[in-house]
Amino acid sequence: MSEALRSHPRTALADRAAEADRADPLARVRDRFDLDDGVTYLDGNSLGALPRAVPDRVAHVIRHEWGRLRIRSWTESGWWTAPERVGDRIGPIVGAAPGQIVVGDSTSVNVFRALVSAVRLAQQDGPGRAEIVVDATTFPTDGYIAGSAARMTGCRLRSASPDDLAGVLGPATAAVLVNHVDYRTGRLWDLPEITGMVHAAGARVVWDLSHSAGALPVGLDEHGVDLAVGCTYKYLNGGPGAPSYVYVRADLLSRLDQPLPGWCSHAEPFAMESDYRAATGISRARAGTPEILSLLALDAALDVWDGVEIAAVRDKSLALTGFFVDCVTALLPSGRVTCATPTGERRGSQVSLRCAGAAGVMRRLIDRGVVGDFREPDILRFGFAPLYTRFADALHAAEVLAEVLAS
Ligand SMILES: Cc1ncc(COP(=O)(O)O)c(C=O)c1O
Ligand SMILES: Nc1c(O)cccc1C(=O)C[C@H](N)C(=O)O
Repeated sequence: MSEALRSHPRTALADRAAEADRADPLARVRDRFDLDDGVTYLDGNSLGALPRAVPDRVAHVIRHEWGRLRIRSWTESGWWTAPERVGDRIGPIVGAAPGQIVVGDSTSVNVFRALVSAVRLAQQDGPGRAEIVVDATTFPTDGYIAGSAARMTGCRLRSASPDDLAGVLGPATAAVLVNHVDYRTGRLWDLPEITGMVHAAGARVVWDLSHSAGALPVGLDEHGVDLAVGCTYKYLNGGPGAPSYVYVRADLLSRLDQPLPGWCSHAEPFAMESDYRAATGISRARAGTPEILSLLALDAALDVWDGVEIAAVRDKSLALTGFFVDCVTALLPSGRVTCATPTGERRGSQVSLRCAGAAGVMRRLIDRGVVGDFREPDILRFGFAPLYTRFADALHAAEVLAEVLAS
């Protein structure tokens, strides 16, 4: 933390925030969300804010589509094909052409589906593939599920930091599961490079995009990713428990042998055949009846992306997180926090500060209307959802944090 920054007067930071908010090309998008000005919400990386279009859309689905049309809605309201249709709306946000993303089930279930599918693909490719490698710092659900997927497929489970993959990958590797952005530190892993390394070892890669989709460009097609999953309640604002999605690269679809082949993934679900025949296309990654209410809430939430380019979102995200770090540097009592998030391009859209007594500090911040979250063991986590967070919010959060630490 440089002395030059530490000596910035508060007014200079306020001027910077005001100028950045004035010049922000995404400023108008904030109006698409239902936000209260008394709260500085920096937890959109855990639960995204409510888009204004959602309540009326959900009310219409309940009152009209369910209430009046009832079962006719499966066809007349497009319920049956909503998982693929909403998947295609997520496509441009993560760089996937249509027909490769389907929405349904939780992220945990899709991690299982994608990882077992990846192992089976690798084993179809050739013999000797008997290891799953999982990101050592992964969000716990991915690690737990990788353990079970390994037992089920007869693989060994290895855990490695994405930094150390070069020393771990080899002819025995079947599949590698990596989080694009680390939920705790906010570190962004190099998706093109890691995907290339996994492919060079003859294995398949599964990316968990939960903390990157909607915050930065992912480029799934461009970088030749095999499979990916992600949740939709963070930067995609789908709401609590909104269904997750799975991406399967188009050229792999005809070989996809997923472990949950329910009737909705059958070639002809309503033929009700006793033998399984997989659907062609991404419908093959479905399982059972879609979660229509939450799926259509997500559909409405995705309207906030109209006219928004993900590159502009990334530019604002980097500017916001960089500005917050500058504010923290200038305003906080010296030595009270250290930044666990890498600088610049190597970060996602959050800033994590290590701080003694972090749990209590976060409780006091929330009492004062600055909502971030605490993650074990000592992390204050602040998420900057670029569609609705202002530079003034970043400054205010740092000011309140400075007051809390001084008190
Ligand atoms: C990287 C990652 N994967 C998965 C999940 C969650 O999975 P699920 O939606 O099944 O709770 C989270 C957070 O909730 C996460 O951060
Ligand atoms: N997914 C969550 C949930 O359903 C309830 C409460 C919190 C969460 C989370 O944000 C967990 C998470 N993915 C994290 O980044 O810490």
